[in-house]
Amino acid sequence: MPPGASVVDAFKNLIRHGKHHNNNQPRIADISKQDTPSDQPSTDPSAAQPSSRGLRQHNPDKSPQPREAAEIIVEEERKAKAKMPTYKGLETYHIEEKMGDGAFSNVYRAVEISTGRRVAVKVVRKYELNSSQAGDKHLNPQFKKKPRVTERANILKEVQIMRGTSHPSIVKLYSFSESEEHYFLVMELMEGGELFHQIVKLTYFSENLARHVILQVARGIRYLHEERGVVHRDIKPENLLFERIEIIPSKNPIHRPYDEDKEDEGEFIPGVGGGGIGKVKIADFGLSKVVWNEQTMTPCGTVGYTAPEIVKDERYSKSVDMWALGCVLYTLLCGFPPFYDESINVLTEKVARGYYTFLSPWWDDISHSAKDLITHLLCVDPAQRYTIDEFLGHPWCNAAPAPPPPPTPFIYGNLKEPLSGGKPLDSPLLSAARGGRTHEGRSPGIATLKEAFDITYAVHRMEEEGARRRKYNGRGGAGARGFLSGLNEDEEDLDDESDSEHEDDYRRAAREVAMAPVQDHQVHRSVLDGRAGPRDQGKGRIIQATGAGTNTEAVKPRAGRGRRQAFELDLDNATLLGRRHKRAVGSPLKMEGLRMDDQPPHPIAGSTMLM
Ligand SMILES: Nc1ncnc2c1ncn2[C@@H]1O[C@H](COP(=O)(O)OP(=O)(O)OP(=O)(O)O)[C@@H](O)[C@H]1O
Repeated sequence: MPPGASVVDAFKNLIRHGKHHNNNQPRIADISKQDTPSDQPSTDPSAAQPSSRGLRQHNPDKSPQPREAAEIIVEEERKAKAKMPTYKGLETYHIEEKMGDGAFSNVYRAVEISTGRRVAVKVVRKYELNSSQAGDKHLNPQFKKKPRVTERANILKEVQIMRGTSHPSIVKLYSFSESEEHYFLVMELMEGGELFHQIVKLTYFSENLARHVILQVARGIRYLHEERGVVHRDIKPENLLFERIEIIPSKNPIHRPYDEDKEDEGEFIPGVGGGGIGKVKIADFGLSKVVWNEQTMTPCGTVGYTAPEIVKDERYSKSVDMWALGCVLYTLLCGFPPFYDESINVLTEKVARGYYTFLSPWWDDISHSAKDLITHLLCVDPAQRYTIDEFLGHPWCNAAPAPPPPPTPFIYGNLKEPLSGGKPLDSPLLSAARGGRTHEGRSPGIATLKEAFDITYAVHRMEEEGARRRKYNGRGGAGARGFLSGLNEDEEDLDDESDSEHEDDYRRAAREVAMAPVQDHQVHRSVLDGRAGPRDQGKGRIIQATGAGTNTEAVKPRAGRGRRQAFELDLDNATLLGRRHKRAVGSPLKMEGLRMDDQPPHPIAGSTMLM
């Protein structure tokens, strides 16, 4: 979490603490608003207690005055900026602010000193302390840092892919360089940051705004799939960045009675945007794969030969992005993800079976056309799933921006199916899913939701790619190694594993994510996103090798517990799915390397590749 963000979140938390959600939808926005920043534990005793909405009305004595709050923010930002690091090899840039971080990297907003150009710089650590040695560090003067070989391959692949792209919907890479300790990726700056945070801010997007966003993403995907032979494999709101535009207050703000919290997203201006969102671009190619060679126009790993199963494999690889596009569109339109569960096993099952629903009342006012499009994306069978061209040809994508329909009058008591106990949707489960404080005072937090996305996508990739391997093996076709394995470094680790072992390893890895001590948090992301091989995981090496990763958003273990539970939310074994089956008012749906030839052969300290 960027320092600025933690301050803002802390402020939001301060002014919103004690807010009780009488709307009860499991929204990402609610989750964030209730989230206590991990580095700034709440000291407010009322924070764990449900209370009435709006601190200003209900607890005016404790409400920070606007000037006070502004001063706090300014002071915190000043402190955060003063702490900006300097990196050997990056002297030509002035680092201003941390914008984000990943497993082994930090992303900063910076200014190129010679030109004044504002950029984003991703600084990736080359070495990690080997945690098995870390304990001996002071005793053993021979202590060595461990080079992260797999990560080097991944970074170089990411760089190669970004270098080869030029599209308005793809974040540009300006230059790549490295020092002894770090890799530096200097990129186009997307001032708005992650789309994720804008969903948090606006609760959900109008259809016009959702279309504006998703079409830009889709055009970027089309370019990657059809012109570059690249599958992104990690399309999610965190990896979609935007350029900020001014919000022009709406003449007729949308108001849905069950969404009192929805901030006015402002007028939508066709061709420009709305909700503060202008251009949207795809970032983070760390998990991307090349599925065909753009020069020879052949699938990678083959020369002038394209067997039917290879063509199919290419299509199926791409279909992973289409499924993710469906998840993003679903989330934009309603503010919560299609697949979520407190238990990682249940979440895995839901993703694998494609269990999701258009939950009422939040989907009631959304057009049938949008739902139809989503059902063609979130279908389990990749052969049935829309391709990017089918997506772009769908009527919803081509509808002219229209004024929003008037909201459906909504009274809780008038729900077609009464919700249990006279407390509609106000269950520990849904409260937890939306991030409201439960009776136990817990909140899953924004990190949990992000992790839910990560796990959902990882499970989906695992399911589909594993299934393809099995199919080819069975047919004596391209085999488990397929054409992908030769080009994408991270798959090579898996090659001599049987398919079932492979899947078991992933399932084990997924379970590990849920059960690991917090310091291993990043390890599991790397296991799940395929940056580390299941083989490593099986030998228990990954945890040792990468346990030093830090993430300020990592879910903290609760006091007195050595290991955390799945998302820290095992509430009476209740699941959203279970409740949806019983209660959903709407229509529940049961849906069913790049070659590194031109990479520098050895690390070249201080070298720069200009794009
Ligand atoms: N070009 C950019 N402009 C603005 N912010 C950026 C940019 N690139 C990255 N960020 C911020 O930094 C975060 C991490 O970047 P990125 O996803 O590329 O890193 P990563 O190490 O690969 O992360 P992960 O481990 O999550 O995949 C992004 O989610 C975003 O908040």
